[in-house]
Order: sequence, then structure tokens, then C-alpha cells
Amino acid sequence: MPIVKNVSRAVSQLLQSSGCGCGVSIVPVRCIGVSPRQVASDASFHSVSFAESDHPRVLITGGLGQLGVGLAKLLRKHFGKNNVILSDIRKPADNIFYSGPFIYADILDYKNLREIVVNNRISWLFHYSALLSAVGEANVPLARAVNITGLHNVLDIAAEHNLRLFVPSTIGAFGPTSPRDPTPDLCIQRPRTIYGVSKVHAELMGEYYHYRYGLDFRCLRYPGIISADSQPGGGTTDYAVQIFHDAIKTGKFQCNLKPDTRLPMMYIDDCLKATLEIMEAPAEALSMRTYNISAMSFTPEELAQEVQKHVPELQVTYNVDEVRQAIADSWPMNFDDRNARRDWGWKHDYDLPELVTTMFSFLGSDSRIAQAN
Ligand SMILES: NC(=O)c1ccc[n+]([C@@H]2O[C@H](COP(=O)([O-])OP(=O)(O)OC[C@H]3O[C@@H](n4cnc5c(N)ncnc54)[C@H](O)[C@@H]3O)[C@@H](O)[C@H]2O)c1
Ligand SMILES: C[C@@H](O)[C@H](N)C(=O)O
Repeated sequence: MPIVKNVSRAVSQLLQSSGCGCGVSIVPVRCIGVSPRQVASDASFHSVSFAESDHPRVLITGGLGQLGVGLAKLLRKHFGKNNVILSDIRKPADNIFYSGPFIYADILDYKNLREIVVNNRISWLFHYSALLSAVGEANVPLARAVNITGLHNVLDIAAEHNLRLFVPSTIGAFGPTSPRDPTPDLCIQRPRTIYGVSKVHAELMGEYYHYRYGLDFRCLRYPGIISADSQPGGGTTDYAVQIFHDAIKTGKFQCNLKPDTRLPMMYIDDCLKATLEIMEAPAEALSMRTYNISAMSFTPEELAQEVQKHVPELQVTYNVDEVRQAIADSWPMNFDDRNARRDWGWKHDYDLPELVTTMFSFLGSDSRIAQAN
């Protein structure tokens, strides 16, 4: 009888302690072929990390998309080439394969992912695999599997192995009933795309695992990201990358959004800098676990005018894609990122003129691609 009493007291203490996020000692552990179950552990994830002198061992999922290769390059500079493993389900180009460790990892294969984390002693995981807004609408079952089931696998493995976990969210996590100008961190989130729904789910699940199990979950809501040496993966903001390539190649650009569609945007270097900064921020500095980050906001017309300062002969026409336009019309026009600036010192470097100049200096010469090799 006393044993039963002690056990029930311990269980009730554990349940009461949930919510503070500190010292919670139940971890969800999944057994292959068995439904999720819980085992006791004395881990405190907030304090568990690598020793001060060590570098984290990093895994990037979905690393061959627009953002992953640049992230690997930045992290390898900080933590050493062999401490950062890039992964994807696609075959890497030679220059990427030979620039550092690459591994096949399907986030829908829980066992394979767990094996990679264990065998490589991973301590930080950047979860980049996703189907973006436009391709997600074109294949909802796949988007649901990758963006939701895949996230569940990543969350369980991260909690089980005490990982620090970064999951990017997006301006697409807001919807038509959210305040759009500006959009604060905390407000109504009722997105109308499977992409947005899956990202709100990721934000909430990550925060739930943080408060319930102590998982060190960190999340940034990225604006549309603009990069010179990597192609976007099928989103609503892709036009803002394509215009540079078309301006150089043909001098003609057909935009699939209306000229006055205002969306938050960011240059890739700012995005990756923010990602590293929030992962390095001391836990005490983070009053929240999901932050908006912002740099600039523009319309296709404003971007075209800035591009025409470099390519005056550029001709821009508009052929609106109804799916993308409806998505863009439901997203924030301006992003309020005051909390990120206050809590961990977020500050962007690139506004529209610097972005455009930098894009042309990279695209004009192939210097950036050459540097990556
Ligand atoms: N690029 C942006 O403008 C932007 C903006 C906001 C948020 N984000 C987020 O940042 C992350 C990276 O974005 P991105 O632009 O590089 O995306 P992307 O679409 O370019 O790349 C996603 C990658 O995920 C991989 N992937 C698909 N299914 C997979 C699976 N089953 N297992 C493993 N990998 C799989 C794809 O092969 C692809 O290389 C995503 O989570 C995205 O939602 C991106
Ligand atoms: C905004 C972002 O999440 C992505 N670039 C998209 O348009 O889907």
C-alpha cells in the first residue's frame, strides 16, 4: 500500500510540475511497432547541452532546399565542417556532396532518423524539410505527411535524445482573420493553406513539448526568403527570387502576383544569422519559443522599380496565379518583430536597396557559388 501511495504521489507531482518547463522528467519514447509510451528519465533538457568547450553536433533535415545549404555553410564556419551533417531525400550536386558530411534522411522514416541521431551523436537539429505553400496546395496528402507526420517524428526523437530543436515557421502561419499590418507574435492564427495549418501545428506542438517535457524547442517565423545561389521550393513569395534571374537572362519578367501585393521579405544571410542567433541565445533570454522576425516589406511593383535601377530595360508584366494571389492576400503585409529585437537582440542588415545590390553582385559573377566549392 505505501508503495502504491508513493507512486501515485510521484505521478501527481510530475503532472503538477508540467507547465514550468523546468525539471520535468517524463519523456515520450516511441517503440517501433508499438504506440507511443512514456518512460521516466531524470533529464532536464534546459540545462542539458554539450560542454562549453565542445561544439554541437548538428543535423539539418530537408537540407537541399533553398535554405539548407547556406545554413550548413554558416554552421560549418562556426562549429567545424564535420560537426554539421546535411541531409535530404534528394541526390546532392557534386559541390554540395564534397563540401561536408551529407546523409540520406527521410523524416517519415522514424527508425532511420533515430539511427542517424544516435550514431552521429546529434545534439542540435534544424528541421527544414517541408512542402511550401503553393506545392502544398497542389498535393495536400503529401504536405500533411511531410509537414505534420514528419514533424511528429522529429519532435519525439528530439525529446528522447535531449536535442535542441529548431523548426522554422512562416508568415504563412497567419490567415485572413489575423491582423495584417502589422502582425504581432500573438494574435489569431487561422491560415487557409495546409502549409500554414501545419506550421501553426508545429509551433503549438513544439511549445507543448517544451512546457510538458522540457524540450529545448526554438522557432522563428520567417518572411519570404530571397537568395541568389539557391532556388525557392514552390512558395507564394518565389516571384521575388525569379525576377532577378529573368532580369539578367531575358530582361522580361512575368509576375504571378498583383503589383500591389505587399509581403514581408528577407535576404537569406539575415535569415540564417537569426537562426544561429536564436539557437545560441541563453534560454533565460527567451520569453517565448516562437518569434516573428522581420527585415523589409515590399510589393512586386516596388521590387521591380528597385531592380530597374540596375537593369533599366527590364519589362514587367502581370499574369496573376489565383491560388498564389489568394494565399498572399491572406498573409501579413508587415511583421511586428519587437519581441525578437528585445529578447535576443535581433537586428537585420539588409533593406530593399542593399538586397537588390547584393543579389546582382552575386548573380552578375558566379563568385558565391565558387566560394561554396
Ligand atoms: N524559403 C522561404 O521563403 C521560407 C519562408 C518561411 C519558412 N520557410 C521554412 O524553412 C524551411 C526550409 O525552407 P526551404 O525554402 O529550404 O524549403 P524547400 O522547399 O526549398 O526545401 C525543402 C526540402 O525538404 C525536402 N523534403 C521533402 N520531403 C522530405 C522528407 N520526407 N524527408 C526529408 N526531406 C524532405 C525536399 O527534398 C527539399 O529539399 C521549411 O520548413 C520552410 O517551411 C522557408
Ligand atoms: C513564405 C514562405 O513560407 C514560403 N516562401 C512560401 O511562400 O510558401
